[in-house]
Amino acid sequence: MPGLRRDRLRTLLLLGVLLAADLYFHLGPRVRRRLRPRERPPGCPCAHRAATSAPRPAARHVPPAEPDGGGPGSKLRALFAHPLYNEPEKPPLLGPEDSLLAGPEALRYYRRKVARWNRRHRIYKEQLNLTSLDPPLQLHLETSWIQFHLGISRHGLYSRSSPVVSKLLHDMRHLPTISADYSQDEKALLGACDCTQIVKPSGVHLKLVLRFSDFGKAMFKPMRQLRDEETPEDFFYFIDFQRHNAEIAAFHLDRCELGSPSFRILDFRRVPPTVGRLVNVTKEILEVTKNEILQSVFFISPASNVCFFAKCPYLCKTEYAVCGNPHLLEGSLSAFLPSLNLAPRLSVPSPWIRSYSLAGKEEWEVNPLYCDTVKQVYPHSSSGRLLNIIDMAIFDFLTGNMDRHHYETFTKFGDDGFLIHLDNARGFGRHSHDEVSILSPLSQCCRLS
Ligand SMILES: Nc1ncnc2c1ncn2[C@@H]1O[C@H](COP(=O)(O)OP(=O)(O)OP(=O)(O)O)[C@@H](O)[C@H]1O
Ligand SMILES: [Mn+2]
Repeated sequence: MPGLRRDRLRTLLLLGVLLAADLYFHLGPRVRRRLRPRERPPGCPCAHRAATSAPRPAARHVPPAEPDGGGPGSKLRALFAHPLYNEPEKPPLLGPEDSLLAGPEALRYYRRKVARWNRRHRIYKEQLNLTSLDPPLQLHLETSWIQFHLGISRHGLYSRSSPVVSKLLHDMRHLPTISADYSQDEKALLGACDCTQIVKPSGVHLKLVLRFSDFGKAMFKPMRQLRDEETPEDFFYFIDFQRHNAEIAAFHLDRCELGSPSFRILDFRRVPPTVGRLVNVTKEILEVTKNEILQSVFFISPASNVCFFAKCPYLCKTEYAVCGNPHLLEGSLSAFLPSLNLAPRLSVPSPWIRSYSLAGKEEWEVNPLYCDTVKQVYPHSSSGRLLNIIDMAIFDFLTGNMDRHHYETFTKFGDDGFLIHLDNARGFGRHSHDEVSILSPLSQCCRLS
C-alpha cells in the first residue's frame, strides 16, 4: 500500500510539473501577449512616426525596447548602449554658409514666381474665355514647402527634430493641385520616343510635376504594378519597373530610427520627403494642366477608366499607359528641392555605374583594385565624397537598388557635401535576394564614415 501511495504521489508530482511547464512556456506567453497594451504597431515604427505631427525630440538617450527579448546581459542591449548609437545631432549650424538658401533672396525669388504664375494664369483663363472667381495665389512664408527649403543645411535635407517634415507630408497628401506638367528631363527628350532603346524609352518613366494650392511642387510617380509585385527573375535592373512604394519606403529607411529615438539605423535624411496619395487623374491632372501635349495623351480605356501616356502616345507600346480606377490613381509624391536657379546641383556619374546594355562589363566589376583608380581622380579624390558614396552604397544595398547611375550634390556644400539620395524607384524589387555587388564601393575601398 505505501508503495502504491508513493507511485500516486510521483504521478501527481509529474503532472504538476508538466502543468507548471505548460503554464510557464505556453499559456503564459499567450496571455501576456494578449494583455500587452498595443503601444507600438508592428512593422517599421517610422511609418507610425510619419503620421504624427508631434515634433521629434533630438538625440535622447532612451534605452531601446528589448528587441531580442534579452535582459540586462543582452548583446543587442549592449550594442545599443554603444556611443556610436547615441551620437548627438551634428554641431549646431553656425552661419549662412551652412544653410543652402539665403532666406531673403529665396523669398524674393518665390514671390516673383508666384506673381508670374498669377499673371500667366489670368491670361490663360482670358484666352479660353474662362471666368472663375479664384483669387490670385498668395505666398505664405510659414507654408511647409518654404520652411522645408529654408531648413536644408550641410547636414542634410532636414534636421532630426524638424516638425516641418510631417506637415509637408500632410500637405502633399491633401492639398488640391493647381497645375500638372511633365518633368524637365522628360521635356528635354522633346517627345522623342525611340521604342528600340531599352535604357530610357520615354513613356516607361512616366512621372509628372504637380503643383499644389500653396505653390509647393512634388514629383509624382504613378503606381505601375501591384504594391507587392516582385521584379521578374529574368528582368535586368534597367528594364525593371519603377515602384512608387519603393520611393516612399526609401524615404523612411533613409531617416529611420528603430523602436526608439536613440537607436538610429541610417539617419541620413538625404531623401526628399515622400508620401503616397490617391490622385484623381481627371480633376487633379487633366483639368489643371495647361500642357496641351499632356491633355492630348488622356483617353478612356475599354474598362471605362481614365488613362494617360507619357509624351509619345501610340508610338510606344500601349501597356506604358497608367489608368485611374476610374479616376483615382495611387502614386508617390516627392517634395521638390529648391529651384536650380537658387541652389545649383551637380549631377555626377557614379564611378560604380553599371553597364546599361546587354554586353560588356564595367571596370569595377573586373578590377579588384578599382578603388585606387577612383581615389586618384577628382572629385572622388576628396575623402568626404568617397565616404558619401559608400554611405549611399549601403543605403542602396538595403533597398536593393541597382540603378544608381548618377548622384546629385548641392554645389554650395562643396566636394564633401552630402549626396542627395534621389530616385529610389528601382529599390525593393526582390524581398529575398541580397545583391552584394551593390556594396562594391565599400568592399573595394574598405572605408566607412
Ligand atoms: N524631388 C525632386 N526635386 C527636384 N528635382 C527632382 C526631384 N526628383 C527628381 N528630380 C529631378 O528629376 C530628375 C529625374 O528624376 P528621377 O531620377 O527620379 O526619374 P527617372 O525617371 O528615374 O530618371 P532616370 O531615368 O534619369 O533615372 C532627377 O535627376 C532630378 O534632377
Ligand atoms: Mn531612375
